[in-house]
Amino acid sequence: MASATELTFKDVAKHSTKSDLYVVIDDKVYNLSAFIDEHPGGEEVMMDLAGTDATDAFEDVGHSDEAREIRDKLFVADLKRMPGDPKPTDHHSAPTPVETPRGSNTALYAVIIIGGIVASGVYQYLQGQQEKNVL
Ligand code: HEM
Repeated sequence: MASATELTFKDVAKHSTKSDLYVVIDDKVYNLSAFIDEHPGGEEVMMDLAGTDATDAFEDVGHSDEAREIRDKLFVADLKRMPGDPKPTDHHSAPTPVETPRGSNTALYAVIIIGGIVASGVYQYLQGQQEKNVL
């Protein structure tokens, strides 16, 4: 049995009605019942997530600091993840940089530079030939 300050996903799932509405955000459990009628985003979005992990939805909206302060006041308990529960989504770490294929870029620049040198060499050679022909 989970202690008073720790709830499992199974416990949270039991609170999925408008007057008893828990969600999980960042591994913390919040009771949204008192706020649902005032939510600027409407009650439907909250009802859809009742009793589940709302972290992605909450973060995707880009809630303000004020929204986060309201959320913190609705804190009920920490989430206790059990084996088999989905892994937490981490919204705090910097996004993974998109890997650029450096190797192929360098090769491309090399081809352009070498191509340019060869072309200018050929041009100068031809100019020389032309001058010879004129003389
Ligand atoms: C602890 C839970 C939540 C709190 C305290 C909260 C609070 C707020 C607040 C204060 C706003 C006004 C804009 C802002 O200050 O960012 C807002 C907007 C909004 N919220 Fe939430 N929210 C919560 C959860 C959610 C969830 C789970 C969703 C699901 C998608 C959601 C969807 C939205 C949307 C769509 C808006 C934009 C409304 C608009 O600008 O028309 N919110 N929320």
